[in-house]
Amino acid sequence: MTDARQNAGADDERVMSRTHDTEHGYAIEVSGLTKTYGAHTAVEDVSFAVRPGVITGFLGPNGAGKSTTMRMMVGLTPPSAGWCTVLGLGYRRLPNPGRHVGVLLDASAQHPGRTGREALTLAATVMGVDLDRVDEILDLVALTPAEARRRTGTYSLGMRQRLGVGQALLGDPRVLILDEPANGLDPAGIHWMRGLLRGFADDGGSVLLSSHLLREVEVIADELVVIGRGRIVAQGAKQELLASGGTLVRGVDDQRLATALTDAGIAFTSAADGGYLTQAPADQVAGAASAAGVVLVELRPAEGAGLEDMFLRLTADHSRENSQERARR
Ligand SMILES: Nc1ncnc2c1ncn2[C@@H]1O[C@H](COP(=O)(O)OP(=O)(O)OP(=O)(O)O)[C@@H](O)[C@H]1O
Repeated sequence: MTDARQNAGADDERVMSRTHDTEHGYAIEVSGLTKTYGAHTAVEDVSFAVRPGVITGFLGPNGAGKSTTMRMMVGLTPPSAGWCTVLGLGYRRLPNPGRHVGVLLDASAQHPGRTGREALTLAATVMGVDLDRVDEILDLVALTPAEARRRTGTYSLGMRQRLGVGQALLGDPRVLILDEPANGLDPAGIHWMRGLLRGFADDGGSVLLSSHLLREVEVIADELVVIGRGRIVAQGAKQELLASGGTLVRGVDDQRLATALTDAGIAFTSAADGGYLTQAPADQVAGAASAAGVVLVELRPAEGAGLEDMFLRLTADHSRENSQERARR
């Protein structure tokens, strides 16, 4: 073995031993990451951590800054400020990074002329992974032998995602960083992905995955980091974020209900599916409606409606319709 490879092996062992004993036990630490493009700030002061054994969803509408953050995390985009460590080291300092961190940033970035099998074989060779692993991975990501012989240029988006996830898993890493991995997958594919990532996390692995769909991450993630306009707007355990929704109330006549709430001094916002969201307790809301003679058809804990409401507002800020509206003004 050459000295360089021996050193890389020693480095590998150092990184492996750090998997479980980084100072705070985090697999990924992001601190103050910021990226400006000229006058535009794409990502501003983003900080969060990803723990082993946990799937962390990185959620935000289109253009919120998810991909830019992930590209900075893996050294593809230089940050304007801040830092990120994976297993206690900057990504670029990881020896043979694919053996420690599986990354999928753009499933369409495959060479279209290579077959799926060739893409995996090449990646395995570069990483020094036993070529038997290629068949294991093809099996794991459910690409059939016939599909593996096809050029990736003919693949559907869902097949490219499966291949990309396979590439990320090829080096048997402890950490996964996946940008919109469920994009293009059908419901069965999403179900498969959920099982795969859950098994990975249950074995002690750490997963950071991004999505612009609340429902998608809600079923997969244990913890959420929510980003809007380049800034973190919420983060924590999914159950806690979903539970912190306040009270949802709906009247036979929502207009009269709104007047009753206002008269009682109760602050509220419109809920996504009709009715209103408020932080006031249910008995206070019921009292205000009753005093005004307003008949209620629904009064219950909002259960995630707060998160959904916040996310819809973030999404609305970024929506194409809104941009067109702003452009017309
Ligand atoms: N190379 C670049 N030059 C200038 N602006 C950029 C560049 N890359 C990204 N941006 C801008 O940074 C912002 C964040 O983009 P980013 O792709 O990180 O968002 P995202 O949350 O990943 O969105 P999506 O869900 O659509 O992939 C956007 O306003 C985008 O236009």
